[in-house]
Amino acid sequence: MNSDTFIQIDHVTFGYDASRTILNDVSMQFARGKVTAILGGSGCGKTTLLRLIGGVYRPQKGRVMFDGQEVDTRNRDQLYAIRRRLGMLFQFGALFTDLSVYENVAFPLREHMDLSESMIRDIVLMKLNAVGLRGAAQLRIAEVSGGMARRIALARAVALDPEVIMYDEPFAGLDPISMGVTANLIRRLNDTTGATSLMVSHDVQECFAIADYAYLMMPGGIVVAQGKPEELNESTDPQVRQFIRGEPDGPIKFHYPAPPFAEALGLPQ
Ligand SMILES: Nc1ncnc2c1ncn2[C@@H]1O[C@H](COP(=O)(O)OP(=O)(O)OP(=O)(O)O)[C@@H](O)[C@H]1O
Repeated sequence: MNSDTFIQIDHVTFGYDASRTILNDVSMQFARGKVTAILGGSGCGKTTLLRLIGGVYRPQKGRVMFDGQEVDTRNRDQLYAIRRRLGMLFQFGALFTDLSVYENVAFPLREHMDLSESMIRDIVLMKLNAVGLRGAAQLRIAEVSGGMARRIALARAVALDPEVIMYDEPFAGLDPISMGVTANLIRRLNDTTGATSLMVSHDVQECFAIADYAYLMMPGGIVVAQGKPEELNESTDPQVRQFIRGEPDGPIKFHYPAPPFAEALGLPQ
């Protein structure tokens, strides 16, 4: 393993049950201090991969290495220590709607640390300042826009200064301006904190604008391409080109495998 590798996925095969393989011999490396994107269409196992890194599930084959240690789902102390080093931005933010912006960011600090109110206040305002929302601290979550909510979730994800930040679909449901703002923030937070960032997404261009490296996954949980964004942009592989350009026609099929329509309708064929 390269010493610059913070997280390594080493020939991982995983299924939630024996009937279906979700990840199929997946190998990836996430470099320290870099932003890596995991791209792929819906259902190809991207979120599952994040769950394996967080030790929620164990691979049936292969292993997940976190800073040189194999993630062992049976070792509770190790898992707690790893999760303490991980910040996670969930799909759609998952903020506490009954708490203020300030209290949402303060929440992990109150849960995991024993800090005075004035320390909490300093950290919360610093994190909110980093996402440009210090002035919104006292608003209720119901009063903020979708783009602001994502930034608040980002401030909360970095409240404990994690070494690794995992973003699950950070651009989902955002308008183009909020997408750009969020992308720049992810890059900036990565660079100012020195964290290692992983983003799972199907928004190719947003990811390419800020990622140092990207993996492309396809249905069946396989990695079909990897490289720097500029390398992937120049790929001549038809699957890669179709995904990157969002073209409807190509080797990636729109339809989930099904018998002929006529047969399903009971029509003569
Ligand atoms: N807890 C679970 N139990 C059983 N099957 C699951 C579970 N979670 C996800 N799956 C299945 O695993 C497959 C991969 O899901 P996953 O969420 O990892 O994909 P994804 O690439 O993140 O997709 P999306 O972008 O739509 O979230 C899907 O077919 C999903 O139905």
